[in-house]
Amino acid sequence: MRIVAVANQKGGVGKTTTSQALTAGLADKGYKVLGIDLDPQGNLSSACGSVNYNVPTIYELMKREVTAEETIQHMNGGYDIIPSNIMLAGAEQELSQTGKEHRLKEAIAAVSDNYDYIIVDTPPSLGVLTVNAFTAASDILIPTTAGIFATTGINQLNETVKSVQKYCNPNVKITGILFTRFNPRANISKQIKELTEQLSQYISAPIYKTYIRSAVAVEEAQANRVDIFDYAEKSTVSEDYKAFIEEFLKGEQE
Ligand SMILES: Nc1ncnc2c1ncn2[C@@H]1O[C@H](COP(=O)(O)OP(=O)(O)OP(=O)(O)O)[C@@H](O)[C@H]1O
Repeated sequence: MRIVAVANQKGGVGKTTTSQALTAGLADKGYKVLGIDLDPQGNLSSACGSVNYNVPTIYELMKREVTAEETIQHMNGGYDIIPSNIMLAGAEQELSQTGKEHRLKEAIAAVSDNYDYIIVDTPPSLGVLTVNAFTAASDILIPTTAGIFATTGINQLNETVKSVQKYCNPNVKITGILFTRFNPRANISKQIKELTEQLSQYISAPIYKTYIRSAVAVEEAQANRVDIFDYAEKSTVSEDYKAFIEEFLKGEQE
């Protein structure tokens, strides 16, 4: 069983899109998958379609008001989801007691053996929610776009990972960096080379060979509340995410 935290404190780099593709794509391959929306914005929950918001969410679970079973919802795509709640935005203040970093890990302990993969979508910050995801995780997957602003932040992200390894979870590791939202008309190999060089100044982590191209199908799929494979199986983005999942499963990243 692997618990994968999809993280980058920069917004809009494809965390939710990657979390959903990984959750749906691994389920399509027959794995038992749970997606956890740990982002108060709730984009993963809404992108998954038929989520019921009248039942307890990750917020009540993090506050120890309910059990994990009470928050899990079965989706049409053959995977499970624990949806988010905007109330989670107050978690930073509300989870102030000792051990607050371990809330998610404790909360899902009773159900984690029911799954092959648990995918955690995190908010665009390095606050208590992301630290909870890192504390529960076996793997951290970092999606990033091109551009110096995207790469400089990775240094800070790396420092947070090191701190979690030291104080909360010695076993967690950065499983890889995934380049997303590439303009398919640009010279991609040149961009990849530049991005890899920029990143190497800040972090020594594996980089996936597969990169995800940009395509309107992503926003259309999210607006239609279906995953990218169901919305446009033959699109470039579906192909890219399928190739990424193969690479992820083989653990062949460099
Ligand atoms: N490969 C892609 N091609 C085109 N659009 C994309 C792609 N990946 C993501 N997007 C779009 O970019 C926006 C941001 O993506 P996403 O929500 O996945 O990022 P995020 O890192 O989770 O954002 P946030 O930090 O706000 O949670 C969304 O509107 C999404 O539809």
